Amino acid sequence: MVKINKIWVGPMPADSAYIKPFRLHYTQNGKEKSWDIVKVHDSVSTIIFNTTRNKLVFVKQFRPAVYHNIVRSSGGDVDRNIDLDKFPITIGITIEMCAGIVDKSKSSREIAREEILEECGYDVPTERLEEVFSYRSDVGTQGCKQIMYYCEVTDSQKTALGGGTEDELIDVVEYSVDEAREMVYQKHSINRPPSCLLGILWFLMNKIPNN
Ligand SMILES: O=c1ccn([C@@H]2O[C@H](COP(=O)(O)OP(=O)(O)O[C@H]3O[C@H](CO)[C@@H](O)[C@H](O)[C@H]3O)[C@@H](O)[C@H]2O)c(=O)[nH]1
Repeated sequence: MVKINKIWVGPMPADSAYIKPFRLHYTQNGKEKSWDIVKVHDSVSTIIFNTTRNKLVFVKQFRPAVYHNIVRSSGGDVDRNIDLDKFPITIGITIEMCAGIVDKSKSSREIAREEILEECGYDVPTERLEEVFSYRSDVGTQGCKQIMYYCEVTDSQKTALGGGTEDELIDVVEYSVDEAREMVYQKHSINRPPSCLLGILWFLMNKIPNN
């Protein structure tokens, strides 16, 4: 899946298209305070359920930030070329709901529709997206918003392979309802963001009767 053979750290350019760090100042009870913040894009995420085969659809991908974090917390030297024999790429692979950043002037629903097609290969009309809820991610440093949708798909709507844009290396994986439930209770063995666990739990509570 992943074709990565060299990893190293460099300085953050001031004009990053993805993140902007800054310091916010304010007065609290007459005392000056400050908070260091990272401005990032809002995003959308979709719980996809294939009703032809009763499977939840997820994406697996290499996440550089997760990889770096695991290497660093395992005592690896992240300031020079990371030793890929000691820290294989697979430790940075996550399982997630299909998601995307809101970085163009399109509705969140339209961006979610595009991501479902791009990453998972299902062509669904926006009306089929049910808004589940929204939440704020990483409230200590970012506070950005993610809207979560739910979408049922069928095999006949699978018009492309998925896998993301040419810059992305994404694998589409399907879990049965029981496998997804088990994933929620696995403690440390799988990298996943909170939104993935939240999405599965919402699905189990709202779409599986007598769960
Ligand atoms: O430093 C960066 C950051 C992003 N990208 C590219 O930007 C695109 C972003 O991908 P997209 O699918 O739009 O978003 P995700 O990376 O999947 O992230 C979304 O989904 C995650 C899982 O829910 C959330 O944690 C994030 O906040 C949310 O933006 C991809 O092509 C990346 O390759 C870069 O090249 N460099």
